[in-house]
Amino acid sequence: MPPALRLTQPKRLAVASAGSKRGMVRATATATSKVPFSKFQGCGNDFILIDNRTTEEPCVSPKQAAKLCDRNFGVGGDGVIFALPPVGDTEYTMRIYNSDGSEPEMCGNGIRCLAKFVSEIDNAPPGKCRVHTLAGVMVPEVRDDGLVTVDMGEPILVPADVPTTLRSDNGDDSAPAVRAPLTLPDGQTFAVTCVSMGNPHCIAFVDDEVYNKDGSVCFDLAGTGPQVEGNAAFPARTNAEFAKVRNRALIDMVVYERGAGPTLACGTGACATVVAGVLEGVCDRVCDVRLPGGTLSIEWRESDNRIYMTGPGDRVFGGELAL
Ligand SMILES: N[C@H](CCC[C@H](N)C(=O)O)C(=O)O
Repeated sequence: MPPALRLTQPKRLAVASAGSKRGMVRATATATSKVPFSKFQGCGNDFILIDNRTTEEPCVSPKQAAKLCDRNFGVGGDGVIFALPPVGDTEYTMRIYNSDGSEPEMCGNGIRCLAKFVSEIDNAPPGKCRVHTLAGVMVPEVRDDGLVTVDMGEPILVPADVPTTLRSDNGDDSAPAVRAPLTLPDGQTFAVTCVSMGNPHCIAFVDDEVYNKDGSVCFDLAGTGPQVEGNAAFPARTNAEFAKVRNRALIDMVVYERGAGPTLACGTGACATVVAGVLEGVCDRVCDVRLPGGTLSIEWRESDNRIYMTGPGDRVFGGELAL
């Protein structure tokens, strides 16, 4: 349930699109600071982006972020993403709050959007930059064709580091949890593979179609997703991916995201799904992942063990938050 914006609150969020008074929650909103933002989306995974590079801490609290993500009382989005000052040998830092206000380590669709956002602000030519994240340094490259390729680093496969209590059946605690049995509260059982891209993912390959012919999702994300996301097998909760292999170079995937619920795409989830598919022997290291919001091209490069993700990151509109 979205947080109710009680009208008695001394400070309320008001959102006015640039140059207009529309969108104010109430004329009496007591705005104390105006924060420019841009709305971006990557394969339909949408975010509120803020250039926060002049101060060390995000200018929006997790609680405010949750309200801003509300699609009726706020801007609407799957998360709020900040560009913050650099750390070490990076150009800037990315931090993100999910739409429930929780802070994940990394966001694949989000870093593509942020790279485009910052390059637009800085009027930078296409090229690579080094971005500090809670999951380590990521390297997005804004390309001439407008797509963004991101070096997402190496997958994390030791179960305790995902983290998950699930284990492979060979008794080796350091071995990846591949096709580990997971029984849900409603009795459904899945064979899941657990992969971290800095954030945790639980991937289940399913036999049934996950999409209808019209592209709408037919997998029961609302019923099954929360039982995985909040499962005791995942101490930090998890993103839950349900995937149908089309062929060794194409996987259909739907996702129930940690801290955001069903989204149209998940970049780290697409990377984790290809890693899981390679570990299960059902796809090649170069594989497209087709999500409800679009398709991402993934490569788990054998030569350096790193994962490369290519996809869009596009601006939708700009505005000003009155916080
Ligand atoms: N909800 C995710 C973070 C956003 C990941 C997703 N939007 C992506 O594109 O990778 C988590 O809590 O781990």
